[in-house]
Amino acid sequence: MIPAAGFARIDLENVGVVLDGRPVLANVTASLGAPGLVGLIGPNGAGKTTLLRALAGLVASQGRVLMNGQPLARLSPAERARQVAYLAQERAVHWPLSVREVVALGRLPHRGQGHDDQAAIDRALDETGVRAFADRPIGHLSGGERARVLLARALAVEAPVLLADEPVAALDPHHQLAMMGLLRRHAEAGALVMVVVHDLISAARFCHRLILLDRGGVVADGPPDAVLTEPTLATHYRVRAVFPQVGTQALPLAWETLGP
Ligand SMILES: Nc1ncnc2c1ncn2[C@@H]1O[C@H](COP(=O)(O)OP(=O)(O)OP(=O)(O)O)[C@@H](O)[C@H]1O
Repeated sequence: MIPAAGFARIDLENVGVVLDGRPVLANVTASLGAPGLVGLIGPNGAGKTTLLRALAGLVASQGRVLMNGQPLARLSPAERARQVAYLAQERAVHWPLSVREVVALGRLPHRGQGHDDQAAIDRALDETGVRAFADRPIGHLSGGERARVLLARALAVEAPVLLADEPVAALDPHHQLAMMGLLRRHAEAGALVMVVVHDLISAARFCHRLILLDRGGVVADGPPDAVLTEPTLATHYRVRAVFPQVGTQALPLAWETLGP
């Protein structure tokens, strides 16, 4: 768990991104603070990944991003990497590394800082439940196992801000619940955690706040019950909630975990 050092705060002021001459994000303004599990939702192509990449400094953006009142762009790359951890949507790993070595990459920004890197690596391995295969090559894992290892790498940074692009997309229901619960605990311990989530049931259940993007702009922002309204779902996702019946049995819309 990230040691609490006061809640992180990020302010976005008119953030925009142009890719290939096309504006894919425009006028994104939001103040993000505690309690901080923020779900970034929206249809395919809405700009969710682009927003996270802009916050991580991986794509040029207009406007201003302030972290605890200071422009993020003024931080050195090393300091920014210590302050903002990023889990990319892409899960392919081509390096011939063990699971432990991959997780240890999360500590690179801290090299020479005198921190207990091993303890942070062990914490991340334990929290994501991947310690049992810590010595296996990453390339030998299943997609869901690899996804948890990459989440462990991002957690091992122990940054005050964690940006995670679809961290639970490849996970079975049990691990989805466990990892969303873990991210929420991190947020409640003081981190600002921003997650891209397509599963709106998980988003509603775990996130303190949802920001709905569509066509590069924020179209709704607030607590889950204020954002996930029937008209909003219809307008921006073109869906509505149903309670499917199979024979006489109603299928659940949500799941409960039965143990660790
Ligand atoms: N390098 C690029 N050059 C031009 N356009 C791009 C580039 N990368 C992404 N886009 C476009 O920007 C828009 C936003 O993409 P982005 O990946 O941020 O969407 P997203 O909301 O994360 O979508 P998804 O839910 O499908 O992952 C899309 O229309 C996409 O085609």
